[in-house]
Amino acid sequence: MLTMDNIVRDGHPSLRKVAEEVPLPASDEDKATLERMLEYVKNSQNPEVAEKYGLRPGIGLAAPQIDVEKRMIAVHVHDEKGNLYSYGLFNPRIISHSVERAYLTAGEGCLSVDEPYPGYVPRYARITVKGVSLDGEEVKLRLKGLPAIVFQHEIDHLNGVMFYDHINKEDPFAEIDNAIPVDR
Ligand SMILES: CC(C)(C)[C@H](NC(=O)Nc1cc(F)cc(F)c1)C(=O)N(CC(=O)NO)CC1CCCC1
Ligand SMILES: [Zn+2]
Repeated sequence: MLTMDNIVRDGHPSLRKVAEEVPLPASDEDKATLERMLEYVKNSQNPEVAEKYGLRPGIGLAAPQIDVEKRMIAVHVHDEKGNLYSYGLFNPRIISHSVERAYLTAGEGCLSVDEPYPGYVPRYARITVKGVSLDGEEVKLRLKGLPAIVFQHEIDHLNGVMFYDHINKEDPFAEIDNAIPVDR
């Protein structure tokens, strides 16, 4: 199983590279990697397991964070209505998005970043994501709220983009125009 020891930290070159498309149908190795990523995110949200293995509770993980430069992400997050979004996706891509933006009022962090970078991270408020699931099915997701933010954060990792790249350097908490605040 994956632990925090497998997660590379800020400064590691993998986090600044553009990850490669995964050849489909996925190889057994790529499937095993994506399954381990999804298992990490689930395990990390289980208090007993997280405590036992020192896992930082995560709601998403991208393959470059475990030093695998391939376009794979795992997300396990509930939206504000309590609906669960649990996906391992190969080659996820945003095929459309709202003009309106959104941001987490608490700001963002990252499993690969140990120090805080305070500030609002502007994201699209609504996105449509396409990708291929672990069982080889084409998946099309229409997302808003926290799930939309997580998918954008993870897809950024596939393009070597870190959340703090988006923060206003002059005024980290400057109001973002045409944006809705998303509370934790
Ligand atoms: C880095 C960490 C703080 C652990 C972050 N968790 C998180 O934001 N939890 C959370 C947020 C809420 F809004 C409501 C709630 F119930 C729990 C996280 O897992 N990630 C995943 C990551 O680093 N992926 O690469 C960072 C998040 C920042 C915005 C989306 C993902
Ligand atoms: Zn991250």
